[in-house]
Amino acid sequence: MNSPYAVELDHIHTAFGAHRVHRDISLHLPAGEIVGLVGASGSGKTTLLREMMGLEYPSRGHVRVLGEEVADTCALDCRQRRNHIGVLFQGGALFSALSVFDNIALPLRELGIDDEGLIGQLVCMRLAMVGLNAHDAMLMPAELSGGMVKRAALARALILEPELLLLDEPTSGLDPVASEDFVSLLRELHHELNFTVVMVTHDLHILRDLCDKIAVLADGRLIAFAPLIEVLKIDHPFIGEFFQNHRARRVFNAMESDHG
Ligand SMILES: Nc1ncnc2c1ncn2[C@@H]1O[C@H](COP(=O)(O)OP(=O)(O)OP(=O)(O)O)[C@@H](O)[C@H]1O
Repeated sequence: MNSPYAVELDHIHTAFGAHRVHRDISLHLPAGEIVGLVGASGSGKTTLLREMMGLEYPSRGHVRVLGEEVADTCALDCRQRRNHIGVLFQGGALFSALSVFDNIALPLRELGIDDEGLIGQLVCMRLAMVGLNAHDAMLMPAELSGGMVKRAALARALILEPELLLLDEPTSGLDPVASEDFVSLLRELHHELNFTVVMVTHDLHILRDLCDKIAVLADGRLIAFAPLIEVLKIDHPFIGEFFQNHRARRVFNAMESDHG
């Protein structure tokens, strides 16, 4: 990649029929950072992630991912680019008919790799990275706890060593302990592998503890893109509602006093 930015969005407008979701969004995400994407329900967060993956196209504007224009590439380039993007969407989205092992191995097999010894080695490495063992690998998704589903889905998202990881509500449905474990795991893996992360999340602890910057969508526009401490100072009704309610104040107070 020859750009300092993992994702570049320039003047994105997205409409579904008469429904305008994005109105002139420009956002450049530096490579190697963890960015949290926040906004009210229906503000177009998931659609923005889908546009980064090339699964959806904006009505106007440019999306560049890992230095390449998304709309301009042919199907083959698009598939090649997707090999550099790891994705973990809500619910983990493991294939229920495949074991954990086969779910994690799937992107390798889809690439045409048929050396089962190599596949076994790569899957075992990723299993160990996310804290799962050989016994877990033989289980079916229905036999896993919520935290294990997320770990298995993360292992699959990382199997091709992506430069960019897109996560949609990665801790939704997890209890606080499993959620904290998942956040620690993500922090360690990010430190080790240095990928860029774009993550839709409402989880205040993730925003506080993990994200380098927060991008906030409201009224179809990007109203903030800054470290959390700066976002908290912005005077906007959505920021007031989301970041300055009782619960949020308890989570963020310690941080604000640390920064004076
Ligand atoms: N393929 C589609 N066709 C029509 N409308 C769509 C389509 N995809 C998304 N939308 C609409 O676009 C808007 C934004 O959807 P999106 O899922 O991106 O929002 P979101 O911010 O991720 O919401 P949530 O936090 O509830 O998941 C919603 O009103 C949704 O109904």
